[in-house]
Amino acid sequence: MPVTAFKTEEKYAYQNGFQSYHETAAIEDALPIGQNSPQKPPFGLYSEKLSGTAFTAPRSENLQSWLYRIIPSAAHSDFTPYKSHNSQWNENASSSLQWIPNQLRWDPFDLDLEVDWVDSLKLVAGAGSAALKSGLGIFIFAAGKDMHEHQAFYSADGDFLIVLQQGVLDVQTELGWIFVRPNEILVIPRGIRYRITLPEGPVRGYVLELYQGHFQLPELGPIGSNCLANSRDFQAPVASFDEEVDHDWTLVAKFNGNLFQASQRHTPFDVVAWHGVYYPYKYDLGRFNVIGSTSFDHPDPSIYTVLTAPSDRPGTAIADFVIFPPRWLVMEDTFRPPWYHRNTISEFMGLIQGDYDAKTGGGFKPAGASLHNVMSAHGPDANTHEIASNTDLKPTKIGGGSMAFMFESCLMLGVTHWGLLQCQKIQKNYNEQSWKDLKPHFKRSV
Ligand SMILES: O=C(O)Cc1cc(O)ccc1O
Ligand SMILES: [Fe+2]
Repeated sequence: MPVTAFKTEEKYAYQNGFQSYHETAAIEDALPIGQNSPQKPPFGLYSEKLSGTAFTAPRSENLQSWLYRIIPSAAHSDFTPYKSHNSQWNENASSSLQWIPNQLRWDPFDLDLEVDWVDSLKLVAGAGSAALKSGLGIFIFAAGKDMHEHQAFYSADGDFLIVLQQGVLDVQTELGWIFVRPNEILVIPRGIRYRITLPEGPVRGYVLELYQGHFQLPELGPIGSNCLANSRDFQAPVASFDEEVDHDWTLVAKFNGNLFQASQRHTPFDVVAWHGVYYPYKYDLGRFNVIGSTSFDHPDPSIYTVLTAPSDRPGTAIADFVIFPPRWLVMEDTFRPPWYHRNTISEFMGLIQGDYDAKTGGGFKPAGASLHNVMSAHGPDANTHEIASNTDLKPTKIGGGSMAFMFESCLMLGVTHWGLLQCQKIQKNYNEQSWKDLKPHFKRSV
């Protein structure tokens, strides 16, 4: 595939395409031509390879990038346990999980003005093990402070899919800058170092950390070659580097659920040029092209899948990221909201803004969450059932200004002590409030 090196002085320029091969150089001619590791790379840079898959992963799955930087990443001190303000860390997350079949719902998580990105992350639920590279973790974040001017963070545990609920994120990554606005998501693959500042104040949202594999676009099957999230709407940064050399930096690493820190006397943001397919990217959820039923019945929510991380079983995901954007409902003779159901897949939901059509009785609020675990029965609350089974079925636009989302997993999700107790957001009466008032309408004779 022919590629053109991208050169720009602009901080926020992007290259478009999902897992496209990108080349970018902040200084013209900084990329070696025709080879990856010349004896002397251009401008006295070092070549460094960043592998997101095994060297021998099939070509179709192989994700790696070549970085041309001022000092190799290896030049840092030994790691020691991270000195955090947040006692959540330095306890192995997966060991604190509890598995319970209750339907769970959380009130909006509080903003926290006192902490930065690193200290804001709270594991709420998860499955599997980062050490075994299997499963996922779900975090809530709420931060009010910039990361320290000379601090960078990376996770060795997995890819971060960041769903911003409030505020904006200014993210300096090794591979360039990304500015994340409301209703956008950001994916930062395993290992990539970054620093987050908050130019417009407090931020809040959700993170899915994928311990195994990487996100892909879902297959489109009979839908054809377009729709849902289109490849060209995924945006990767262009190379951008800081030249400052002689300063102490702290590098914070998340490694099997624990945080560590190391020091180095050079900036981690010194990548002058890079090429490859392993890079951070953002996507505006407003660009999702929604497909739906134009005849009758409520289709499976898989038609709203933005990204999927497959397991070894075809069609079964370790994690799906699914959204519920504003859309027209036109189905005839149909109970239009989601059906009542029990699912072998676990469903963690969040709300970025607005309302969610299955829960009109209140209680599912922006910045809140719910968890319907494997086979935990759920569906529209009594209020929604009452309205939807009696309403006049004219074409209706739902969700104007709304965006709910779901992290689905084939794995059973455990909930952390923080999620169940410490956050103090679990609604005591979720089950009763939603389904206790469902009345029998059964009549043997009509
Ligand atoms: O439970 C939920 O609210 C999520 C959901 C939505 C939908 O349209 C169909 C199934 C489903 O699990
Ligand atoms: Fe569901």
